[in-house]
Amino acid sequence: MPGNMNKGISARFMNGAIPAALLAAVRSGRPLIHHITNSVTINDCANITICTGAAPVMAEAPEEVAEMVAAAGALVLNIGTLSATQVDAMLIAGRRANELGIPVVLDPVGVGATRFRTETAQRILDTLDVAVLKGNAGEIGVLAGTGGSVRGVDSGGIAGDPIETARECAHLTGTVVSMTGAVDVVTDDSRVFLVRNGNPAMDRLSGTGCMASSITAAFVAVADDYAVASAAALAAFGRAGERAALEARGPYSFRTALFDELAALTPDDLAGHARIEER
Ligand SMILES: Nc1ncnc2c1ncn2[C@@H]1O[C@H](COP(=O)(O)OP(=O)(O)OP(=O)(O)O)[C@@H](O)[C@H]1O
Ligand SMILES: Cc1ncsc1CCO
Ligand SMILES: [Mg+2]
Repeated sequence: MPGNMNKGISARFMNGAIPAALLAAVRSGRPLIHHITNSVTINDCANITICTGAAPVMAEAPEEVAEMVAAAGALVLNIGTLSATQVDAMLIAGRRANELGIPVVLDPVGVGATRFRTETAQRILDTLDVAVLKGNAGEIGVLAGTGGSVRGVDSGGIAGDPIETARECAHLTGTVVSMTGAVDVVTDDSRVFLVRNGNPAMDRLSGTGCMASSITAAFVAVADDYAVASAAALAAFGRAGERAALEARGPYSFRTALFDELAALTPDDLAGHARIEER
C-alpha cells in the first residue's frame, strides 16, 4: 500500500463526501430535535439547530414530553441546570424515545461537579438506551471512571490518554462517546475518529458544548451510524468555527459569526474541509 508508506505516517481520513451527504440530509429532512435542556443556552441551542438545517423544540413538562418526543427525529437530554422535575421529564421522554427507536443524545454538563449531576447522569445511562454521550474531557473522564476533573461546567482535564479514556467510557456505557476539545475524539469502542476542525475561540464562549450536542442530534436523526454522524456533526461545527474566526473581533462577534457560518456552510465546503481521521 504505497499510499500509506509516506514517511511511515499512516493516517486514514474519512472521505469528505460522507459528512457532506449527512449535512445535505439534515437540510432536506429537517428533523425535529426535542430538547430538555438548561436555561443558560436554551436559545443558542434552538438557533444553532435551525442553522444546522433542523427544527428545534424545547419541552420539559412531564405532562407533555412523551407526546412531543414521538414527533422528533432525536432527543437531547442536557443536565446543565437540572431539577428533580426535569429528571422525571428526561426519563419519561427517554423511555418513549427508546420505544420508538428515536436516538437519544446525552450531554452530561458538569457531571462530577455535584453528586446530583453524577447520580442523574448515571441513572440516565443505566435506565435509557443512549445513542451518543457528548461531553468535554473532564465529564467523559468522570463517567469513564478513569479520572476526570470538572469545576462548575468546565473540564479540568483527565488523568490518562484521551483516546483510551473515551474508549473506556464507550465500553462501560455501551454508547457512542463524543468527547470534545481542541481535537474531538469520537468512538464506539471499536472505531475511533479524531476531528481536527475548530478554533480556540469556541472554548471562550459559553454554550458551544451544548450547541455541539444539538448539532450532533440533528446529524444522528438522519443517520444509521451514530459514530460517523457524531464526527461529521463536530466537523461541520468546527468548520463553521474556523470560518467565523476569520471575521470576529472578539467573543461576541465570534458568536454571531458562528451561527451565520453554520447556516451558510455548504455540503461542498464541508466535503473539502472536514478533517476526520480514523484510527
Ligand atoms: N481549542 C479548540 N480548538 C478547536 N476547537 C475547539 C477548541 N476547544 C473547543 N473546541 C470546539 O468547541 C466545541 C465545544 O467543545 P468544548 O470542549 O469547549 O465544550 P464544553 O467545554 O463542554 O462547552 P460549554 O461551554 O458548553 O460548557 C466542540 O465542537 C469543540 O470541537
Ligand atoms: C454556564 C452554565 N451553567 C450551567 S449550564 C451552562 C452553560 C453550558 O455549559
Ligand atoms: Mg469549552
